[in-house]
Amino acid sequence: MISLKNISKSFHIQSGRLEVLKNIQLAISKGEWVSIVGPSGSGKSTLLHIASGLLHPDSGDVCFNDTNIYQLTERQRSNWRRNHIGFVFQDFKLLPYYSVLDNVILPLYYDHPKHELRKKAKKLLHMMGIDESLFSRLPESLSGGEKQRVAIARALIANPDVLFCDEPTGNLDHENRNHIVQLFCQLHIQGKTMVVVTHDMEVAVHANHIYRLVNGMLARAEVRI
Ligand SMILES: Nc1ncnc2c1ncn2[C@@H]1O[C@H](COP(=O)(O)OP(=O)(O)OP(=O)(O)O)[C@@H](O)[C@H]1O
Repeated sequence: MISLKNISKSFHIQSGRLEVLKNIQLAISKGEWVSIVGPSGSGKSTLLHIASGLLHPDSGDVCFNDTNIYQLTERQRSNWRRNHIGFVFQDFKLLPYYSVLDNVILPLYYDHPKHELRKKAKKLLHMMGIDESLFSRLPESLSGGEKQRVAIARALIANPDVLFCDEPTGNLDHENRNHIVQLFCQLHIQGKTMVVVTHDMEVAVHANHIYRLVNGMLARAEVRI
């Protein structure tokens, strides 16, 4: 479903050039859950951004089925992302002036009947364990864990083909982490393709495949079916 071929990426920094990804190869099949682990700063977020169409690699290709996503125009790629990708950002990226409920419906706001959307968003928020009393609040008044769960609901609103998650349980306590893990397992059983960056091995182990990113290179860490 998604394949990364010969992906390299470096950043200009004050002291020169920081080589973050070196000739990465990764193939993710439909319905697979892939976890990516590795030390802080090893390039996990960079890899996730490249795989999901958010960041151009310096070289290499990212293909989604037959589409080479970096050969699309910006507009086509943004449509592709809207139609196929859900993304949970490490820093949530909730819009500060919109309520919790509006943040969740925003990705589909212009395309769908509002009544239906609200119903779907409420269902997702309930699934995430977000109390109805929070629906009209602004994100700034939520705890880190609540923001994270709202961000997951928003990523799922369009029923994406692939869910990318960058540290989706980083701000959660034990109970909420387990709740999200259960939900991910449920999504996985239903056939959702998922790519999850995490420091938490108790999250990572539920994947079909775990990869470790070290020194710019990706290696299979463990296999589970
Ligand atoms: N836009 C940028 N400009 C310069 N350096 C960057 C940029 N983005 C990331 N980096 C650097 O690239 C390296 C990889 O960053 P990245 O965020 O991908 O790592 P990570 O493995 O996700 O880290 P963490 O686990 O701490 O979130 C880091 O050293 C980071 O400082």
